[in-house]
Amino acid sequence: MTINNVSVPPLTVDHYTLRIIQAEDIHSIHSLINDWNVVRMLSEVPFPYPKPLLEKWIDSVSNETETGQSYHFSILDNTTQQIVGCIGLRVDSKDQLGKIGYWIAHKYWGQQIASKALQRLSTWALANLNINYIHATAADDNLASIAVLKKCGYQSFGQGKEKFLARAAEQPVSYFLLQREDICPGKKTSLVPPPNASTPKKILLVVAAALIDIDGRLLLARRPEGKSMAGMWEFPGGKIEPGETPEAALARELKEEINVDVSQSCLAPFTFASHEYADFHLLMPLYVCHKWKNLPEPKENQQLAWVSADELDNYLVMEADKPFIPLLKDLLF
Ligand SMILES: Nc1nc2c([nH]c(=O)n2[C@H]2C[C@H](O)[C@@H](COP(=O)(O)OP(=O)(O)OP(=O)(O)O)O2)c(=O)[nH]1
Repeated sequence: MTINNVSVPPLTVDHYTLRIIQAEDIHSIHSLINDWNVVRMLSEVPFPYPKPLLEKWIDSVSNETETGQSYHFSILDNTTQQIVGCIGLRVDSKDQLGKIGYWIAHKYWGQQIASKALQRLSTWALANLNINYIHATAADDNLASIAVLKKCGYQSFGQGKEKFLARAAEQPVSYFLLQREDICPGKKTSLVPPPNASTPKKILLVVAAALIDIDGRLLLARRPEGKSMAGMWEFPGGKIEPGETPEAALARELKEEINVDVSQSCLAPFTFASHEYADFHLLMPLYVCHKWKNLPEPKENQQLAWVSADELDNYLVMEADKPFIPLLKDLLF
């Protein structure tokens, strides 16, 4: 399924699949959610939950899904094909923020389903949607949900009060936030080096290209799910292998990553990045290239975008690449 140019495959995790809610899910969802144990933890749901109201909600989120405003999934057990809960994310494009919520049917509690679904959707959303943070709210007496959020890397950042319809009262709540670099423990490309780092860092040699088309736009690639800093935009390229020249490495990477053939003589040195990440020091020449063969196509599941000079600021690029932006704007204008 493709929504707003974003492909939304069913997302699998362990023995479960997250797939976009469909109208026919209503009967299963209603029988599972219309339960005081579940509803009392959801701020916007009344109890009892009339089926027509749920039907209206499913209709409205289907419309929102078509426009990329929100993504609501049924969580299915792969063996039984039964729905066990729901998880959804609403996109606030202005603030590049996602708001996430979930519930699991009472009879499936204690099976880590919420953590698995939350981890899966959070990772997918940060890598594929136009958001940089995900926000979640949990009632303070919802200890299970708070534990799930913390387990998935969400950091608590404040407290407040919200009205819970089913309880007909305001409840104290805690707010949580997930940032991109919180999501991949052990694979961080942290933006900030650790304080007092005393041991010298390994120098990582990477080479990248600014491919510029005849309309004066340049090609950016989005780091796909599974890579460190997934969702950040970068210039196509990659690590230089031992014994390789930067030009040969770049020609190889462009072929492997986007199926583009470049002749090394068409690669003009432009500038370089020398940037300290938390666990390595990046040294990366950037070449400009106006001539190549083949239409760039994503070979590694990454999104590609042709970007004009005045659109460049809308793309969150890797920290090391930030100094390139004003130089490239000058080049493109
Ligand atoms: N290709 C490319 N890499 C960049 C850019 N800016 C930047 O910081 N990098 C970093 C990200 C990676 O740590 C490294 C490039 O490694 P790579 O593309 O060959 O390998 P990778 O992402 O699979 O590596 P990893 O970080 O997942 O281990 O350089 C850029 O504009 N283009």
